[in-house]
Amino acid sequence: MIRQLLKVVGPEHGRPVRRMLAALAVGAVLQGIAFALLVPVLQALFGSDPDSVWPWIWVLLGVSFLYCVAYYDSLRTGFQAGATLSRSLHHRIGDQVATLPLGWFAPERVGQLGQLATKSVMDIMGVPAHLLRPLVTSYLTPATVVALMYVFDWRLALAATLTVPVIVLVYRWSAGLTRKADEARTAAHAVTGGRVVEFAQLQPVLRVFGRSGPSAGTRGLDDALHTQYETSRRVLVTGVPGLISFALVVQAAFSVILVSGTYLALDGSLDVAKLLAILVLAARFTEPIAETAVLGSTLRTARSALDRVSALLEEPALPRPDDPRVPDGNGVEFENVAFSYDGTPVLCGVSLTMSEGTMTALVGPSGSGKTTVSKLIPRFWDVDAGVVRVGGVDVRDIDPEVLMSRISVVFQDVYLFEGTILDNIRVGRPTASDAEVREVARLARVEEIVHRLPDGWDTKVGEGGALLSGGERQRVSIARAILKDAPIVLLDEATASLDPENEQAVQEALSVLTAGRTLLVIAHRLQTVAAADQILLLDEGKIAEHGTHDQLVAADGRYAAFWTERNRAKRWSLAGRHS
Ligand SMILES: Nc1ncnc2c1ncn2[C@@H]1O[C@H](COP(=O)(O)OP(=O)(O)OP(=O)(O)O)[C@@H](O)[C@H]1O
Repeated sequence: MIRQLLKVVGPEHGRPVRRMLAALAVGAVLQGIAFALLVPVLQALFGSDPDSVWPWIWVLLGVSFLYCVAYYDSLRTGFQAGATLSRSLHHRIGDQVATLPLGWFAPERVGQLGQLATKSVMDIMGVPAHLLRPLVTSYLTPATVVALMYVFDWRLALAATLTVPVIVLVYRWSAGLTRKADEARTAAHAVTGGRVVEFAQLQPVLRVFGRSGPSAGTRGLDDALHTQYETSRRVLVTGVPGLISFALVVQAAFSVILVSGTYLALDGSLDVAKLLAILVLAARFTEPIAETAVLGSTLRTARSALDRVSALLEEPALPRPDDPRVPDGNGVEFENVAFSYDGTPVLCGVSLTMSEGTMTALVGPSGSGKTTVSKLIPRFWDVDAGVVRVGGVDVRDIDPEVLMSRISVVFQDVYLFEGTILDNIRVGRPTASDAEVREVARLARVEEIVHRLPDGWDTKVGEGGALLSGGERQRVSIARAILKDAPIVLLDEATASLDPENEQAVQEALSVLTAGRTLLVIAHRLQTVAAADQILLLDEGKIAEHGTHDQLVAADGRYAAFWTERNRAKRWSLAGRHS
């Protein structure tokens, strides 16, 4: 585990942990020596010349003093190691996250990452703070005690040594008993946490559908709580025999030394004062071992936190080209592209060309792969076969920062961070001046939103942009993209119907953003489709039809049917609006 800990914090940050381990080891050995010194002290006290105890008392005091120094040093380095650990772990997680392909960031992954950066890091920080000391002490102090016992009486020392393998075996057996039950309990806790969040999120749906009251929608939660209760009970049931056996075997180890010592004393080959002193020592030998019994579960929690962080740190980063090439222009091209998610094919033999400065509309049924096509351009993922090119260069051969600097993305799931609207727009180009940010805010019609906010430009929009409506968030996202001023724009039009005021504002903002760019739009509005230079109809991961609006309507194929269908739907929704 210590090796894994050092690997996770990184070689450059391993020093404080190693230093703390050294201080702990010295402390544990000194503690063992201090225990062992009780033998000559007690022997002298019970012997014929009690005054001969003084030199031993001074030695004992000296060793105790050194032990205090080592203890203090291990505490200090432990705190330092804890602080360094959390800082370096957060840095390492952050650095790794920054290199992962964007496609990695699925919503459930983001949730796991949150847990990792908080709970798992805390669990790992607990290793130097609470775990290493009892762990190191439980091994080294008894080992020192037994080694020194050989100095006083080799026969009792041998008896103590022989108990060690039995103690280790029973400890392993006892830990093995609870491991599975413990893992099931940890998993059940995680499921219950998820169910509680789901239950809270479900409230609007449950209430809208008339299912209010304490029992509505709680079945999943009830099941999860029941499983949690059952797994906790199983941990107790399976763990108790192990814990009792371990306590018994530790006690038995002491009894073995006691019986052997009594036998030797009766035999006359060991004096009683020495026996008493060695028995006191034997008690100190078993004490740290008995304490390890309660560490099992904490140890497993820390180990699984280390496993989770290691797994994240080992996620393959987005491959970077050794010899990056610079794109020549801003046209986009797919040649025979195939792509699958975890082995499920989504795109197959897709070829398309988007000339620089033209507009391409992607249409097709839900799940046909439109979003996937758009996400392959900024390398959310890399293709399985074929090539995606920007400016005539394979995107995998372009430096990722250069590639991203040429692309603006306006997707539907706009995320705003806790900050002002200006902060959120500035993400598009952090070096922009206030005047530039305000100018794009005006162009994207964000200014109008600001006027109604309580603190105007200084209003914080809340995590995720909670203070703004969907259309308003999209306007902020468009403003970001205008500020970035990238030559290629990837746009997913809103499917949810916006209110007329927002829709007009969004359209005006988009016309500023998209003018003169290479534009790929996943189109949902009929006007957008009709205005495109070319339309691609995607079906089951293939380009089924390709042409201009007039060409495709004249061909009377799937697009023509799609167009007629959408027109009818539009008439329905328009009729609906007026009714
Ligand atoms: N991150 C992902 N992991 C696994 N499968 C995915 C992922 N994203 C999309 N898919 C699957 O790939 C297929 C194509 O999805 P995609 O989002 O590209 O389609 P789409 O045409 O944009 O759909 P829509 O119009 O509904 O947004 C779907 O079957 C979808 O379930």
